[in-house]
Amino acid sequence: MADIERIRGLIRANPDFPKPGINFQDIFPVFQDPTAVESLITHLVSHVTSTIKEKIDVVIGLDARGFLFGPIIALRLAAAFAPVRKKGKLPGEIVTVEYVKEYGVDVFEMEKDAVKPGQNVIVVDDLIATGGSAAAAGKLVNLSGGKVLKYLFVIEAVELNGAAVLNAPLYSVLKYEDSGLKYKG
Ligand SMILES: O=P(O)(O)OC[C@H]1O[C@H](OP(=O)(O)OP(=O)(O)O)[C@H](O)[C@@H]1O
Ligand SMILES: Nc1ncnc2[nH]cnc12
Repeated sequence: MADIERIRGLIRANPDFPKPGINFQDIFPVFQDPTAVESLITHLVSHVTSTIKEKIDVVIGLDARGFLFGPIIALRLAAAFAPVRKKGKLPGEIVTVEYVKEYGVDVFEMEKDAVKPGQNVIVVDDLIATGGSAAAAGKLVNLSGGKVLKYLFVIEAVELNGAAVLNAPLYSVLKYEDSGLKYKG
């Protein structure tokens, strides 16, 4: 718990960014503290290994902040890593979905063969607000024939109830109240 408090203390709130009314939670200061990063990754990986009995085949990270966590978690789980990216960044055959997030509309894409039919997947991101981004990633996994077993986040805006739009259980390290994202515990 001390480790989690340390991580919470490093996350920086930025009122009215990127739009008025959004209290933007900046995860990057955590990466100034390698011990905190180690604790965070270990905590997330322990959650996966203690709650999921199936072998995880692929860890998906969401553009862009999910890329900070996804590849490290994938390495620890001896799984593949694949990115879900914003529109127009990935070459070749892709799957595409449009989605709505807390502060706008966007398009997510994934290389079609990044997830093979029948593979077990976890989706990782820094934060879930409305759940629009994570749900869109889940749809891309399903379009490729994979199955999401869990969604992992560092921060969850609990009152936005993003969990309701996901097709698998969610785990978050830090829970914040409402889109003001006040810390809850
Ligand atoms: O639950 P939602 O309402 O969908 O919002 C959460 C998403 O918003 C942020 O990403 P953003 O699209 O700002 O991209 P970035 O990581 O490139 O800054 C965050 O990293 C999540 O991916
Ligand atoms: N309040 C917030 N802080 C950081 N990233 C976000 N993505 C969506 N809402 C966010």
